[in-house]
Amino acid sequence: LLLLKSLYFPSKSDKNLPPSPPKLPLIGNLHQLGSSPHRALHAMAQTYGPLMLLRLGTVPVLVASSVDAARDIMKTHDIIFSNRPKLNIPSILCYGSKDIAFAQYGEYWRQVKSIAVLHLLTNKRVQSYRHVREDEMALMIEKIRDTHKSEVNLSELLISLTNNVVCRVALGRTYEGRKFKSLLERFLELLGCFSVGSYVPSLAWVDRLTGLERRADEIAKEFDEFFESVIDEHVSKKFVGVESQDLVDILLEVQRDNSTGFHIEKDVIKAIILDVFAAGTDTTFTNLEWAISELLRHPQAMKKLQQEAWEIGQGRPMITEDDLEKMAYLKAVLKETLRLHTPIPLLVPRESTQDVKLLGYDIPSGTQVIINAWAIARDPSKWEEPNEFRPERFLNSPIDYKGLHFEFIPFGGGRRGCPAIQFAMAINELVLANLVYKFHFTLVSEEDLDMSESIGLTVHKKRPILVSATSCS
Ligand code: HEM
Repeated sequence: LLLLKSLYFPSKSDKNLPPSPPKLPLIGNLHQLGSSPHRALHAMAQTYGPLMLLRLGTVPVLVASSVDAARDIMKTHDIIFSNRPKLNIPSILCYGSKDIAFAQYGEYWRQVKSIAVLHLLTNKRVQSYRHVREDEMALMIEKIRDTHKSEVNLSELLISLTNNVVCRVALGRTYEGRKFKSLLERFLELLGCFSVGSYVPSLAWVDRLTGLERRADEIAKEFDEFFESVIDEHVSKKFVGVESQDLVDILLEVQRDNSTGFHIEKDVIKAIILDVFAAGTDTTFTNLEWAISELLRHPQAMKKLQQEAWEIGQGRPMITEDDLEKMAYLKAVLKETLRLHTPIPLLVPRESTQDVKLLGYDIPSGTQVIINAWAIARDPSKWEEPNEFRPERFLNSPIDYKGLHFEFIPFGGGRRGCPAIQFAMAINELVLANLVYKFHFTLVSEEDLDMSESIGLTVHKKRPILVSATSCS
């Protein structure tokens, strides 16, 4: 009866709420999300429109799927939508949400975000790690050469490169052992896991029963012990010159100087560094993996990019970061990839802190908000042939990913937008430019490249890219 009632007699409200698909008792619309929520929500938006009000378990969730809705949330009413919902697993994993990405909006978040923006991720700082990126790129080229045309697992090499760059920048050296790799993998997998307790508090015991909470506790403990030893090592180091400081050195310096007027406890340092790994490794590698996959499927685009690289490289051993500014097609390829394969398709959820009107609808305070950036980037009213891979659309176009063009928001926007766009794209541009400059890749299997997507917060390729590589003479 409850089922029939909720299907056919939805409760009336005097508020003008956005349209809602029928829901089931207890779980609401959870069952409709499937294994690919960005695609399922996109399909639902075709029926219910650019603003839908879902109920995931007991939580009201607003789903925005149009440019106007995204602009209203991230620009017009940015402050109202700058909170993050409290989610059980990120809270266990990230020191009770003391990191930047999951912290509640307020003074604490303002302080930690400004530490990241003013000390860790400035243009100057990103530039200072140029040698790390170039070193790791040279190493990757060597590894591919060493395979002597036999099968190369490009996905694995790209993961290893991004992890190494982030490790060296954040911690001062690489941790290539299986233990660290597995810890990071388990951490990222868990971060994208669905926790029943976050959406149906009365069923929180399910997360304990399935072992989800226990796994989160274990990983949090393992990371904590790891960071504890990394920080101890850094504290006992002799003087470090500004030019060779890693992110932990900088955070310890900010802590010592107390120049921000905000006391940074050790857990805060650990939580910020954890964010750099959580937000910075998977996302960055994902963009590269999809870019190469699309180029393998579009030989004309590959040829054009290689021509550009060869003209700029002029036979020198490597494309350097000074060359990248001139590589317009390279930038267009990466943008087009971010559009078609938005690494975090639903961005990071937000929460409203006041009643507000959005596109004429009433949105109550405390509503969780999902922005379907993936759907917006394929909106046929904004993009010509939206499902086609056509990097040319970004040549001579002002559209950029910095959060001002709401049809293209792979890094989000507004106050909660990603603070590390430059950090990520510095890696991706250098890596893609050099891969196509140095090698011809061909698929190992005759079949078309499998483009299926993985499940999780960051959506990467389900299967790795296997190619054979020959050096371009
Ligand atoms: C291609 C690579 C990347 C993509 C696509 C990406 C995407 C995003 C997105 C969608 C958000 C949420 C934005 C919003 O809510 O509006 C975000 C937030 C964040 N990203 Fe990135 N990111 C990338 C790389 C990085 C890297 C390399 C780092 C660190 C070094 C990083 C650190 C963060 C942090 C700390 C936040 C939280 C900001 C806040 O809540 O105030 N990201 N990122």
